[in-house]
Amino acid sequence: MMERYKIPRTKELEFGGPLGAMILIFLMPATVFYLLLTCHTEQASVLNFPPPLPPLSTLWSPHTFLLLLAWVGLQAALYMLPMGKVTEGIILRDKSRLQYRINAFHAMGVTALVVGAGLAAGLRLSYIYDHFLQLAFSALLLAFGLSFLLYFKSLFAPDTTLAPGGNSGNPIYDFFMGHELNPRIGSFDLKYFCELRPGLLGWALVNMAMLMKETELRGSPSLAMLLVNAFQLLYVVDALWNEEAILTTMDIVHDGFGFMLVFGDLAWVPFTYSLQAYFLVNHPQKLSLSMAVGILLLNGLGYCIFRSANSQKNTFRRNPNDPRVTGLKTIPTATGRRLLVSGWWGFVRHPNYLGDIIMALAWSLPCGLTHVLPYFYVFYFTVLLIHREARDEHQCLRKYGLAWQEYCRRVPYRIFPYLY
Ligand SMILES: NC(=O)C1=CN([C@@H]2O[C@H](COP(=O)(O)OP(=O)(O)OC[C@H]3O[C@@H](n4cnc5c(N)ncnc54)[C@H](OP(=O)(O)O)[C@@H]3O)[C@@H](O)[C@H]2O)C=CC1
Ligand SMILES: CC(C)=CCC[C@@H](C)[C@H]1CC=C2C3=C(CC[C@@]21C)[C@@]1(C)CC[C@H](O)C(C)(C)[C@@H]1CC3
Repeated sequence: MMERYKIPRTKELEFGGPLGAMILIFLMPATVFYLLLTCHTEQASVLNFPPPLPPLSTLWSPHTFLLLLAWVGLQAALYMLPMGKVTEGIILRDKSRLQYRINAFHAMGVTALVVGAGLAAGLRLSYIYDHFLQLAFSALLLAFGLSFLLYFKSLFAPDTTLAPGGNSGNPIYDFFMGHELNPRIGSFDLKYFCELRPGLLGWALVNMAMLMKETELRGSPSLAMLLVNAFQLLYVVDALWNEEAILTTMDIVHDGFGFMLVFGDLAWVPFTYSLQAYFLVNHPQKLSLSMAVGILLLNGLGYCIFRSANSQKNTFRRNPNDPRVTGLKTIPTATGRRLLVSGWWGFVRHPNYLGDIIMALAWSLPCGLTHVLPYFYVFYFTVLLIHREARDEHQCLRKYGLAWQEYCRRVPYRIFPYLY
């Protein structure tokens, strides 16, 4: 009989351990409300701290909460429909492999039809703008509720299913990082579902609602709003089209499903990633055609780097003999896997992050240079990716040892060539 693999206790704690986790549990929701409240003021100045706070009772609306549940329910129903293929995730520590349904792109198509039918029947998407704070508050409650349920469920989960990064034994830390790696109800994978569908599609829907609101206020959408919507929609569509690639990301492979990812997926992504569009509704910007073309080219550059770097690695990991990657140089590792040292992965050690950060800048530039607030995403994202890169580097050094050191010697820069 195969010996049951027990996930070891997490010894190296991230994010400053339990204290850092506790601070982030308060800081993440506080940041969402700080950004939204500041964005709603006329000056939208980050220095006006604290922004005017509404009474707590006005944030709670049963109607918006039910609407949010209906949205998540619709996405859950679409996830369960037998559309699309079923694929296997990577081999887990206990040598098992989980099955995943790949139908996020289909779900997006059906969602577009549902929203389109609603609009034809007179639905006002600008409701989302008008009730933005209440919706964010509902998402916060949902995220806390789900995180508590997940933590409770994880206490009864077999040892083999715990997350290597969220098994410290400290309840606050494990609640934040996620105690169980791939919590499921039957074949319904909660983390995989939340990572792409309600939040990412919700983000695209919020952006569209901002565009509709701007149209209601000024008669037509501005060029800046159209660019922000188009760029971010491309990013969302890309993520859904390449759904399978998410199965090898750190979030699915290493991180548990706890408050960090639950709140990140359900509240942080739809309500802070849409900040540029929210900003443009009340702070219109004039954008010349030449500036728009420059920003378009910048986004195109970022997207090309992001997509081709991610595809190169995914193709190589799925089949190292694929003709698209056989010409690339590699170094062997003791695990039997090889590391790419030419192509994008020979340029810097995280070319996909570089592309992502370039795109982040292109998403904020349409908001002009008068305010810092719409650049929040660029600052936050650079910090997130630098921190993520350090976490990944640490794990790779542990996995590949000397081979990783050799890779770092041959490819000295992490994200920004000649800088970092
Ligand atoms: N918009 C957003 O909010 C966010 C976006 N992202 C994006 O998500 C994408 C995925 O990011 P993430 O999961 O962090 O990490 P990556 O997709 O960059 O994966 C890192 C892994 O790739 C493998 N690897 C590293 N170097 C090499 C090499 N030279 N050759 C072959 N394999 C290598 C290693 O795993 P192994 O060897 O085990 O295969 C490593 O652990 C990125 O494009 C990122 O920009 C990420 C976070 C937030
Ligand atoms: C501390 C803090 C703010 C934590 C929250 C982080 C989360 C918001 C992000 C962690 C990794 C993410 C990924 C995406 C969205 C943001 C979160 C959840 C992602 C789904 C965006 C679309 C990309 O194409 C992607 C699929 C590669 C990406 C995966 C990681």
